[in-house]
Amino acid sequence: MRQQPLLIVDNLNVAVSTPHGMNHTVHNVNLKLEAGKVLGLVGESGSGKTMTCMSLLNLLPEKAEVMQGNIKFKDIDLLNCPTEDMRKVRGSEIALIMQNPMIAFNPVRTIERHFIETLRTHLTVTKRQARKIAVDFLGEMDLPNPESVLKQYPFQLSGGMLQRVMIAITMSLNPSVLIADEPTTALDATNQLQVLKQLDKLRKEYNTGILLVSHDLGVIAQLADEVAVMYGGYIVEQAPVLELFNHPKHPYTRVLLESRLGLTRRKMKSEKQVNVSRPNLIHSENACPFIERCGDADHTCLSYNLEFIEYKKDHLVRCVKSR
Ligand SMILES: Nc1ncnc2c1ncn2[C@@H]1O[C@H](COP(=O)(O)OP(=O)(O)OP(=O)(O)O)[C@@H](O)[C@H]1O
Repeated sequence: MRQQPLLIVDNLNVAVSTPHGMNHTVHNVNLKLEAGKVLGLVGESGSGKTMTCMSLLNLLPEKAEVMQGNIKFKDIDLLNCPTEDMRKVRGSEIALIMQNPMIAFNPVRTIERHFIETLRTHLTVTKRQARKIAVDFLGEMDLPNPESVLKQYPFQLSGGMLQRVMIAITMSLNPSVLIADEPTTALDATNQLQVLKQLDKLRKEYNTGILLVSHDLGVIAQLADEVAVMYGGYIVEQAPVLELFNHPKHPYTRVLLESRLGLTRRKMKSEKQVNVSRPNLIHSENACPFIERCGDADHTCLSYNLEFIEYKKDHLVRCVKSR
């Protein structure tokens, strides 16, 4: 039986102010995340993944703005939540880990200082209690010799170790939701596997709901229960992970899967061919966002109104050809 989602994103639209007007970067995004589940958000650079995540935390860049939509976490309306309440939600209820953990650490402070200060900002604990929690959580993340890790400075640890320290700090606050934005992109294969293993442990042992953002379907495949594929600011396909891998319906999802498998049958125009360096987000209002790069596109894709089609239960696709 399905449980009540922890996080519900309903019709999210985000735009960035540019000298030429508002550039709509996220369109009509709907997401649901349940406790203990992993929702994968996959798409190439510029597809709107980070903008979606930052909207959840009210951390959009200065020029970006939520134009429309609702974001509900438990019973809290996140888009209309007072700044002070949002500060409490951030970190202790909804936590974020990013691609490059080094950015999150102050290079002249030890891991111990980072850990203790973060814990004492959010929880009423003594230094000694905070230290004990730090040692326990570093151990939970399978970091060898937590006592010595605490004494290190960030630059003394490998990227993979630092990412696991970041996860340990984040999880010591016991958030209900973890947003992991490209958590393994900067890591080598061994460290990537370690970090994914730890994230899996979090959802199983702490019942954390994880929004896992990646441009790599391979990473998503290892952890996600459900996948949303983003292109040009739209979710173009959404389905349970096995269903998506076995029956991809959107041409972009197929390209992603085939490139992962090293197959090159499917036609997709390169960025150079369509003369854009990123997906063209400014397109005819009713056209499919993938039209310029899709090998299967024809005139029907121009007048498509971008509604989701329910291919089957829980499998939604935004492609007129999938009807
Ligand atoms: N600070 C910003 N100011 C203006 N436009 C931005 C800003 N950040 C992102 N954008 C634009 O918003 C769109 C979505 O970007 P976003 O960062 O969400 O994509 P992404 O899928 O997370 O890509 P990446 O993996 O490269 O971060 C892009 O077209 C990008 O150019």
